[in-house]
Amino acid sequence: MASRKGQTSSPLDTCQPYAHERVKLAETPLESELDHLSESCPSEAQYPNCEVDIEGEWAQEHEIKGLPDATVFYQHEFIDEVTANQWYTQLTELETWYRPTLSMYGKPYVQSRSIASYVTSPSLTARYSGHSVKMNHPYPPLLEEIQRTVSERLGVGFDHVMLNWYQDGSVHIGKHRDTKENQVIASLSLGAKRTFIMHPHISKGEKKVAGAEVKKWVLGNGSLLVMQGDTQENWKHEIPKEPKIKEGRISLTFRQLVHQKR
Ligand SMILES: O=C(O)CCC(=O)C(=O)O
Ligand SMILES: [Fe+2]
Repeated sequence: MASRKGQTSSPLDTCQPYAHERVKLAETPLESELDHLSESCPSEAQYPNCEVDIEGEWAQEHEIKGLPDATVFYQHEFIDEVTANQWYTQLTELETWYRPTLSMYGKPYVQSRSIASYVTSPSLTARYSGHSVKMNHPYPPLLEEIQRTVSERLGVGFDHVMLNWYQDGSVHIGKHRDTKENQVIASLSLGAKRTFIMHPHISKGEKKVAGAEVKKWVLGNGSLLVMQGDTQENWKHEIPKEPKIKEGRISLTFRQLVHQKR
Protein backbone atom coordinates (compact mmCIF):
# COMPACT_ATOMS: atom_id res chain seq x y z
CA MET A 1 0.00 0.00 0.00
CA ALA A 2 1.25 3.44 -0.76
CA SER A 3 0.83 4.90 2.68
CA ARG A 4 -1.15 4.31 5.84
CA LYS A 5 1.21 6.14 8.08
CA GLY A 6 1.16 5.33 11.75
CA GLN A 7 -2.03 3.29 11.49
CA THR A 8 -2.54 -0.21 12.72
CA SER A 9 -4.18 -2.73 10.46
CA SER A 10 -7.93 -3.28 10.81
CA PRO A 11 -10.39 -5.54 8.98
CA LEU A 12 -11.15 -2.55 6.78
CA ASP A 13 -7.62 -2.63 5.41
CA THR A 14 -8.39 -5.83 3.57
CA CYS A 15 -10.29 -3.97 0.85
CA GLN A 16 -13.61 -5.54 1.74
CA PRO A 17 -16.65 -3.37 1.13
CA TYR A 18 -17.28 -1.22 4.14
CA ALA A 19 -19.87 -2.54 6.57
CA HIS A 20 -23.18 -1.43 5.13
CA GLU A 21 -24.71 0.49 7.95
CA ARG A 22 -28.29 1.60 8.11
CA VAL A 23 -28.92 4.70 10.16
CA LYS A 24 -31.88 4.17 12.47
CA LEU A 25 -35.02 5.57 10.91
CA ALA A 26 -35.81 7.32 14.17
CA GLU A 27 -32.60 9.32 13.98
CA THR A 28 -33.12 10.88 10.59
CA PRO A 29 -36.42 10.03 8.97
CA LEU A 30 -36.36 9.29 5.27
CA GLU A 31 -33.23 11.19 4.37
CA SER A 32 -30.80 8.93 6.23
CA GLU A 33 -27.73 8.17 4.20
CA LEU A 34 -26.26 4.74 3.81
CA ASP A 35 -22.57 4.24 3.37
CA HIS A 36 -21.19 4.48 -0.09
CA LEU A 37 -19.96 1.13 -1.30
CA SER A 38 -16.92 0.40 -3.31
CA GLU A 39 -16.21 -2.89 -4.87
CA SER A 40 -12.75 -4.37 -4.85
CA CYS A 41 -9.04 -3.90 -4.37
CA PRO A 42 -7.04 -1.09 -5.91
CA SER A 43 -4.56 -0.91 -8.67
CA GLU A 44 -2.27 1.38 -6.75
CA ALA A 45 0.39 1.63 -9.40
CA GLN A 46 -1.98 3.55 -11.62
CA TYR A 47 -2.96 6.17 -9.07
CA PRO A 48 -0.10 6.13 -6.60
CA ASN A 49 -0.95 9.35 -4.80
CA CYS A 50 -4.54 8.34 -4.05
CA GLU A 51 -3.60 6.69 -0.78
CA VAL A 52 -1.26 9.24 0.66
CA ASP A 53 -2.40 10.84 3.88
CA ILE A 54 -2.25 14.58 4.18
CA GLU A 55 0.55 15.79 6.36
CA GLY A 56 3.00 18.65 6.39
CA GLU A 57 2.48 22.34 6.93
CA TRP A 58 -1.12 22.71 5.76
CA ALA A 59 -2.19 19.75 7.88
CA GLN A 60 -0.40 20.99 10.97
CA GLU A 61 -1.93 24.41 10.66
CA HIS A 62 -5.50 23.26 10.12
CA GLU A 63 -6.03 20.13 12.19
CA ILE A 64 -9.22 20.13 14.28
CA LYS A 65 -8.40 19.07 17.81
CA GLY A 66 -10.70 17.22 20.19
CA LEU A 67 -11.87 14.48 17.82
CA PRO A 68 -10.35 11.30 19.26
CA ASP A 69 -9.65 8.57 16.68
CA ALA A 70 -10.35 10.94 13.81
CA THR A 71 -8.16 13.08 11.59
CA VAL A 72 -9.99 16.16 10.40
CA PHE A 73 -8.68 19.40 8.95
CA TYR A 74 -10.56 22.62 8.30
CA GLN A 75 -9.56 25.88 6.62
CA HIS A 76 -12.20 28.58 6.81
CA GLU A 77 -10.83 30.63 3.91
CA PHE A 78 -9.40 28.07 1.54
CA ILE A 79 -10.45 30.27 -1.38
CA ASP A 80 -11.58 33.89 -1.35
CA GLU A 81 -15.27 34.76 -1.28
CA VAL A 82 -15.37 36.35 -4.74
CA THR A 83 -13.97 33.20 -6.35
CA ALA A 84 -16.26 31.02 -4.22
CA ASN A 85 -19.32 32.96 -5.41
CA GLN A 86 -18.20 32.77 -9.04
CA TRP A 87 -17.59 29.04 -8.82
CA TYR A 88 -20.96 28.54 -7.10
CA THR A 89 -22.81 30.32 -9.91
CA GLN A 90 -20.91 28.52 -12.65
CA LEU A 91 -21.46 25.12 -11.05
CA THR A 92 -25.21 25.65 -10.73
CA GLU A 93 -25.19 25.72 -14.55
CA LEU A 94 -23.84 22.17 -14.91
CA GLU A 95 -26.22 20.05 -16.95
CA THR A 96 -25.45 16.92 -14.98
CA TRP A 97 -27.37 17.72 -11.75
CA TYR A 98 -30.05 15.24 -10.77
CA ARG A 99 -31.90 14.00 -7.70
CA PRO A 100 -31.27 10.30 -7.19
CA THR A 101 -34.06 7.90 -6.36
CA LEU A 102 -32.83 5.92 -3.37
CA SER A 103 -34.14 2.82 -1.73
CA MET A 104 -35.03 3.11 1.94
CA TYR A 105 -36.17 -0.11 3.58
CA GLY A 106 -37.19 -1.39 0.18
CA LYS A 107 -39.19 1.73 -0.72
CA PRO A 108 -38.06 4.22 -3.36
CA TYR A 109 -37.77 7.88 -2.44
CA VAL A 110 -36.27 10.89 -4.15
CA GLN A 111 -33.34 12.46 -2.32
CA SER A 112 -33.80 16.14 -1.47
CA ARG A 113 -30.25 16.99 -2.50
CA SER A 114 -29.25 17.24 -6.13
CA ILE A 115 -25.93 15.67 -6.98
CA ALA A 116 -23.53 15.64 -9.92
CA SER A 117 -20.63 13.28 -10.14
CA TYR A 118 -17.43 13.04 -12.16
CA VAL A 119 -14.63 10.48 -12.42
CA THR A 120 -11.16 10.70 -13.93
CA SER A 121 -11.55 7.26 -15.52
CA PRO A 122 -14.79 6.05 -17.15
CA SER A 123 -14.49 2.64 -15.48
CA LEU A 124 -15.02 4.01 -11.97
CA THR A 125 -18.38 3.54 -10.29
CA ALA A 126 -20.02 4.27 -6.94
CA ARG A 127 -23.24 3.23 -5.22
CA TYR A 128 -25.10 4.36 -2.15
CA SER A 129 -28.52 3.64 -0.71
CA GLY A 130 -29.29 1.23 -3.53
CA HIS A 131 -28.47 3.83 -6.16
CA SER A 132 -25.80 3.59 -8.87
CA VAL A 133 -24.37 7.08 -9.10
CA LYS A 134 -24.53 8.57 -12.62
CA MET A 135 -20.88 9.17 -13.40
CA ASN A 136 -19.67 11.73 -15.90
CA HIS A 137 -16.35 11.78 -17.69
CA PRO A 138 -14.30 13.77 -18.48
CA TYR A 139 -14.36 16.62 -15.95
CA PRO A 140 -15.39 20.02 -17.33
CA PRO A 141 -12.49 22.54 -17.25
CA LEU A 142 -13.74 24.36 -14.12
CA LEU A 143 -13.95 21.16 -12.08
CA GLU A 144 -10.54 20.11 -13.33
CA GLU A 145 -9.16 23.46 -12.17
CA ILE A 146 -10.81 23.21 -8.76
CA GLN A 147 -9.63 19.64 -8.23
CA ARG A 148 -6.09 20.64 -9.23
CA THR A 149 -6.18 23.55 -6.76
CA VAL A 150 -7.27 21.26 -3.91
CA SER A 151 -4.80 18.50 -4.87
CA GLU A 152 -1.87 20.86 -5.12
CA ARG A 153 -2.58 22.47 -1.77
CA LEU A 154 -3.06 19.14 0.03
CA GLY A 155 -0.53 17.06 -1.89
CA VAL A 156 -2.91 14.17 -2.64
CA GLY A 157 -4.69 12.99 -5.78
CA PHE A 158 -8.40 12.38 -6.32
CA ASP A 159 -10.19 10.37 -8.97
CA HIS A 160 -13.80 11.32 -8.21
CA VAL A 161 -15.79 14.39 -7.25
CA MET A 162 -19.35 14.23 -5.96
CA LEU A 163 -21.10 17.59 -5.88
CA ASN A 164 -24.01 18.16 -3.50
CA TRP A 165 -26.41 21.04 -4.05
CA TYR A 166 -28.41 22.20 -1.05
CA GLN A 167 -30.84 24.65 -2.65
CA ASP A 168 -31.78 26.08 0.75
CA GLY A 169 -31.72 25.21 4.43
CA SER A 170 -34.49 22.64 4.07
CA VAL A 171 -32.09 20.41 2.15
CA HIS A 172 -29.74 18.40 4.33
CA ILE A 173 -27.66 15.26 4.61
CA GLY A 174 -28.45 12.89 7.46
CA LYS A 175 -25.97 11.38 9.89
CA HIS A 176 -23.77 8.94 8.01
CA ARG A 177 -20.30 7.59 7.47
CA ASP A 178 -18.56 7.45 4.11
CA THR A 179 -16.49 4.44 3.10
CA LYS A 180 -13.07 4.18 4.55
CA GLU A 181 -11.81 3.30 1.08
CA ASN A 182 -12.06 7.03 0.59
CA GLN A 183 -8.77 7.43 2.40
CA VAL A 184 -9.04 11.20 2.09
CA ILE A 185 -12.29 13.11 1.49
CA ALA A 186 -11.82 16.82 0.85
CA SER A 187 -14.97 18.91 0.84
CA LEU A 188 -15.02 22.44 -0.57
CA SER A 189 -18.00 24.59 0.44
CA LEU A 190 -19.43 27.27 -1.86
CA GLY A 191 -22.37 29.54 -1.08
CA ALA A 192 -24.49 29.60 2.07
CA LYS A 193 -22.83 28.82 5.39
CA ARG A 194 -24.10 25.57 6.86
CA THR A 195 -23.61 23.81 10.17
CA PHE A 196 -21.54 20.64 10.13
CA ILE A 197 -21.94 18.17 13.00
CA MET A 198 -19.71 15.24 13.89
CA HIS A 199 -21.03 12.49 16.17
CA PRO A 200 -18.96 9.74 17.76
CA HIS A 201 -19.86 6.40 16.17
CA ILE A 202 -20.17 3.60 18.67
CA SER A 203 -20.23 0.09 17.26
CA LYS A 204 -22.37 -2.56 18.92
CA GLY A 205 -20.83 -3.77 22.15
CA GLU A 206 -18.21 -1.00 22.20
CA LYS A 207 -17.84 1.74 24.76
CA LYS A 208 -17.75 5.40 23.93
CA VAL A 209 -14.19 6.59 23.37
CA ALA A 210 -13.06 8.89 26.19
CA GLY A 211 -13.37 12.54 25.21
CA ALA A 212 -15.43 11.84 22.09
CA GLU A 213 -18.18 14.46 22.19
CA VAL A 214 -20.48 15.82 19.48
CA LYS A 215 -18.68 18.65 17.73
CA LYS A 216 -20.23 21.24 15.44
CA TRP A 217 -19.03 24.23 13.52
CA VAL A 218 -20.07 26.36 10.56
CA LEU A 219 -18.63 25.59 7.13
CA GLY A 220 -17.87 28.95 5.54
CA ASN A 221 -18.19 30.04 1.90
CA GLY A 222 -14.86 28.99 0.34
CA SER A 223 -13.87 26.69 3.20
CA LEU A 224 -12.21 23.28 2.92
CA LEU A 225 -12.89 20.34 5.22
CA VAL A 226 -10.75 17.21 5.01
CA MET A 227 -11.47 13.88 6.71
CA GLN A 228 -8.98 11.08 6.56
CA GLY A 229 -7.62 7.98 8.28
CA ASP A 230 -9.96 6.40 10.81
CA THR A 231 -12.48 9.26 10.81
CA GLN A 232 -15.14 7.30 8.93
CA GLU A 233 -14.70 4.29 11.16
CA ASN A 234 -15.21 6.20 14.39
CA TRP A 235 -17.38 9.22 13.54
CA LYS A 236 -20.56 10.09 11.67
CA HIS A 237 -21.22 13.47 10.12
CA GLU A 238 -24.25 15.45 8.95
CA ILE A 239 -25.43 18.78 7.59
CA PRO A 240 -28.72 19.33 9.45
CA LYS A 241 -31.76 21.22 8.22
CA GLU A 242 -31.66 24.96 8.92
CA PRO A 243 -35.02 26.23 7.64
CA LYS A 244 -34.07 29.91 8.12
CA ILE A 245 -31.38 29.65 5.44
CA LYS A 246 -32.83 30.65 2.09
CA GLU A 247 -29.62 30.68 0.03
CA GLY A 248 -28.05 27.71 -1.68
CA ARG A 249 -24.82 25.87 -1.00
CA ILE A 250 -22.77 23.50 -3.13
CA SER A 251 -20.20 21.14 -1.64
CA LEU A 252 -17.62 19.46 -3.83
CA THR A 253 -16.45 16.26 -2.19
CA PHE A 254 -13.21 15.08 -3.75
CA ARG A 255 -12.76 11.37 -3.24
CA GLN A 256 -10.66 8.35 -4.03
CA LEU A 257 -12.29 5.31 -5.57
CA VAL A 258 -8.96 3.51 -5.36
CA HIS A 259 -10.46 0.25 -4.18
CA GLN A 260 -12.10 -0.49 -7.48
CA LYS A 261 -11.00 -2.65 -10.36
CA ARG A 262 -9.79 -0.53 -13.22
O1 LIG B 1 -22.02 18.80 1.99
C1 LIG B 1 -21.15 18.45 2.76
O2 LIG B 1 -20.29 19.20 3.19
C2 LIG B 1 -21.10 17.01 3.24
C3 LIG B 1 -21.45 16.03 2.18
C4 LIG B 1 -21.24 14.62 2.62
O3 LIG B 1 -21.12 14.32 3.77
C5 LIG B 1 -21.16 13.57 1.60
O4 LIG B 1 -21.33 13.85 0.39
O5 LIG B 1 -20.91 12.42 1.96
FE1 LIG C 1 -20.30 12.29 3.94
